[in-house]
Amino acid sequence: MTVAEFHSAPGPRPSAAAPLVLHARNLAKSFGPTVALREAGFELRAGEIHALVGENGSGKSTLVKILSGVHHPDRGVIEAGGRPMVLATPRTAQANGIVTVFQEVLVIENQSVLDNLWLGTDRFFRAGVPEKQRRQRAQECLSELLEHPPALDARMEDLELSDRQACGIARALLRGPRVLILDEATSALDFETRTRLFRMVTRLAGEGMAVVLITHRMDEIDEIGDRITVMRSGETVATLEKSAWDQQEIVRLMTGAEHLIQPVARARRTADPERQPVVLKVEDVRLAPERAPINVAFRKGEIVGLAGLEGHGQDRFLKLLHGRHPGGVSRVDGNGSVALKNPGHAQDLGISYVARDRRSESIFPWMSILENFALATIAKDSARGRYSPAKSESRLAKFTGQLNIKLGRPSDAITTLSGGNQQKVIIARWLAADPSILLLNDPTRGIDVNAKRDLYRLLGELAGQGLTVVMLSTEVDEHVELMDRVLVFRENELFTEIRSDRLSPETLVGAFFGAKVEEDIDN
Ligand SMILES: Nc1ncnc2c1ncn2[C@@H]1O[C@H](COP(=O)(O)OP(=O)(O)OP(=O)(O)O)[C@@H](O)[C@H]1O
Repeated sequence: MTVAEFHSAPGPRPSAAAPLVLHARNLAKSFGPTVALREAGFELRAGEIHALVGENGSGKSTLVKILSGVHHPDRGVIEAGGRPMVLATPRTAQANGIVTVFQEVLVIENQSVLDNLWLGTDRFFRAGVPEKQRRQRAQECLSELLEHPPALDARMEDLELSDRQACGIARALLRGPRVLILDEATSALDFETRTRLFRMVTRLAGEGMAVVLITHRMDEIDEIGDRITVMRSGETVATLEKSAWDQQEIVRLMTGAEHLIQPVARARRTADPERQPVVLKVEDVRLAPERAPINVAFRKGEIVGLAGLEGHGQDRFLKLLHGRHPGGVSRVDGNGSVALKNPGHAQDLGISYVARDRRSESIFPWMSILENFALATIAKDSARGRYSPAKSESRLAKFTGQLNIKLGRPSDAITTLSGGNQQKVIIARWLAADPSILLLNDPTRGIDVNAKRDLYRLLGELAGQGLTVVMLSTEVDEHVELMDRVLVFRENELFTEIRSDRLSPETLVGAFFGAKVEEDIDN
């Protein structure tokens, strides 16, 4: 795919006067004392791509879990073709043509790609699908979604996060849904796969499939949304046609206030990072055999982005900075430099790492919110071998305010939080460890538009106080808004560096595809 193809507009959209495939009215749902949905309603036309937006915890996932037969509403009705539908189980929802892909990547790690794609379909397609046809259809679907589809016999655990998520989406598409629900399912996808998915979904919508798209990314909604329904505190507050929305209006509806999008964090910082001392140094590191060695230094108080198409080395590079592979990376301070030996050593030297895949790498679902938060600071909150939860709790309270984390009681299970709020707890965990260098692996996945600004502002403030931030992000706008400079990776090499004064979506995407905007960094 070329840059031009990435920027080309999708094809014509289907008529807005298409029949309703689904109509939900007056839905309410509580979990114990938490009211997740108060009064939610929603209608979906055949062939439309309908975006559902709202702040973290506003009830989007609860609404789609009701439509998917996972939760049962306390009140309200769902109709199809004027008749009430009882969606008792996920299987009933699927039998009604409603197929959902959730935010967390749900795959069976030790099974093949092919088995994962057809998982649970034996009763879905009553007659069963013969092996040859399974392979062919799986291959076709993956080839449309991925430029380099994995082998059908590859094991799921060997795939990158983005490819695993693509397999989850392919599994849904192979069922030929009437209604496809993507619940933040695009957030783990790399740039290229997301573009391919949007083309595929637009094509299928043109053939009559209705799509519900939950995303925190306005660019995605602008790109393919036909209508948008905004949720606030468990209520659906408005549905807008494409011609009637702009971002400020959507944010206003989401927050219920004249809460305009905040200006960039970078402008608020005072320190000039280029005059600060080096704190982390990478020397002659190769991301793959035969690739050019990388030499780069990070300074106190700067925010550096890592970018590139998925799988081009930026993920591996970030992990190297956390001591995953010994050799070549040193922590530098006034006393000299120390080579990192392993992640534990890196942590001891003040380097914290926030992992990308919340589900498998960061969250401990059997633990409470407080326990999940306190993991990195237990030693700090202990005296003479005795741990004081009260200390952790007061620290959590500080971050709850700064990052606007919506939670009930700190002792509640972490799984009672919405996805975005879980992610904020993990970020707070590592900020609380008070690192000198913070490594973030795509941290704003699943975080709503205002909460992102809260995080940017906090990172900007902390950088102003001397924290060095290195952040891998799959969001082009995030780089443009936040970073002092961005390192772009291509084919396991550091391809170029773009400083903030040259950063724009065009220069960055151009660099992904091999266009340089500045001199080579090693010139
Ligand atoms: N199983 C559960 N038990 C208790 N509370 C829950 C449960 N599921 C959701 N909630 C609560 O219901 C509210 C709505 O959550 P929901 O996941 O629907 O929000 P969301 O809009 O999808 O958020 P996000 O954008 O962060 O994914 C939140 O306050 C959440 O904590």
